[in-house]
Amino acid sequence: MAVRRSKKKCLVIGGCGFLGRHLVEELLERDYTVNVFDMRSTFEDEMVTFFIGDLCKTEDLLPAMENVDIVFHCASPAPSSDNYQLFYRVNYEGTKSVISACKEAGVQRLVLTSSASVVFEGVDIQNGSEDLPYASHPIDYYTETKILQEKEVLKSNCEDLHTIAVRPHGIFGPRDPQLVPTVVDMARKGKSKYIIGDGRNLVDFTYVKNVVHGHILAGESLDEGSVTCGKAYHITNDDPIYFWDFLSKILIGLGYAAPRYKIPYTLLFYIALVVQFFCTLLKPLVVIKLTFSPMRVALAGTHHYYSCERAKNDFAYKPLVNMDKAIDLTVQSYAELRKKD
Ligand SMILES: NC(=O)C1=CN([C@@H]2O[C@H](COP(=O)(O)OP(=O)(O)OC[C@H]3O[C@@H](n4cnc5c(N)ncnc54)[C@H](O)[C@@H]3O)[C@@H](O)[C@H]2O)C=CC1
Ligand SMILES: CC(C)CCC[C@@H](C)[C@H]1CC[C@H]2C3=C(CC[C@]12C)[C@@]1(C)CCC(=O)C[C@@H]1CC3
Repeated sequence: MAVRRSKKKCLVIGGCGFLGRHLVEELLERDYTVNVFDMRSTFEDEMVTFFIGDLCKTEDLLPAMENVDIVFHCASPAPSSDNYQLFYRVNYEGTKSVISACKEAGVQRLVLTSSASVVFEGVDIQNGSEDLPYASHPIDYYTETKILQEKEVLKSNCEDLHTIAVRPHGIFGPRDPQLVPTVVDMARKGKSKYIIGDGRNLVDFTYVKNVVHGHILAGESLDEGSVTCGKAYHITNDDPIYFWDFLSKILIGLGYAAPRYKIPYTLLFYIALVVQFFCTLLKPLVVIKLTFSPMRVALAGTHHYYSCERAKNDFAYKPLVNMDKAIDLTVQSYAELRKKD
């Protein structure tokens, strides 16, 4: 008689990262058995089996996929990196390795962490649905390879492997290495006094626990014949907020002054483009990390918020933590970044 496993087993690729680790914690809470695959190790947990390797190598991935029911693929190089080769290798070629490894290991469900930015071209998006076309001029290499990656995962959906892409936007929460630390760094350097544009652009910022909840529901939805197979889903807080109100709440919560002085969006965007051009010319001599990259200026000065109706309808998604509570929990978790008197 075949032995029936009672607990579902999953693999989190990128499970040592910000989102991945929150996902691991929630999967354990919900009684899943969890494997983690990452190229680095950032925490220990006796309930988790860790595999260290490079996701671009199928042979590294296979041992981690043994008897796995659901693979969550949430690994990527940091969006702030400017290295096209790295993005292409990891996000595109690496994702193809993940797909072949899933097929070889007999995994039936694959959930990709994509990004709502795959449709963003630097111009306003208001309540955008998943039917918007992919950006024909993506704003950076990161986004360009997230598009290639998502297309590959969705087209590989078949009878043996059910796939889905979750598109979060602006993830924040405890242990995020990107959003809050960057904003505080700017404040400490005196660069957070300015508002780009009129300050009335609405944006989705999504609390990490809501993103995790969306991923788990997406994975659970992938039954044979489910409408969700081969589709992309926005996962947001379902509560767009003025970009500059969000940043101000984080800054004030941590004891810093809120931005006050308005700079015209278009002016700053073109300045950022020119500065980026000169940085590219100087790259062989010196590497300069831009605070106001054209991508960040575009994200800070335009509307970009998305509808999550499809996720609500198809797998009963609803955010678990509201915006005020999410900001509060985030601010409390960054005691070390609080302004010292
Ligand atoms: N942070 C955000 O606001 C958003 C993130 N996303 C997506 O969410 C996912 C997770 O992002 P974060 O947790 O913020 O990033 P993170 O940088 O904290 O985690 C990514 C993890 O991937 C691992 N990794 C990278 N290359 C690897 C390789 N070749 N082999 C094995 N592991 C590798 C890293 O070691 C890291 O632990 C990414 O796919 C990202 O594109 C999507 C929308 C918004
Ligand atoms: C120039 C400053 C005013 C902006 C500082 C805040 C930024 C660090 C963040 C604001 C929106 C964020 C964001 C991302 C990264 C961090 C921000 C630019 C992503 C690019 C991360 C990866 C994605 O898939 C999309 C995100 C959109 C929002």
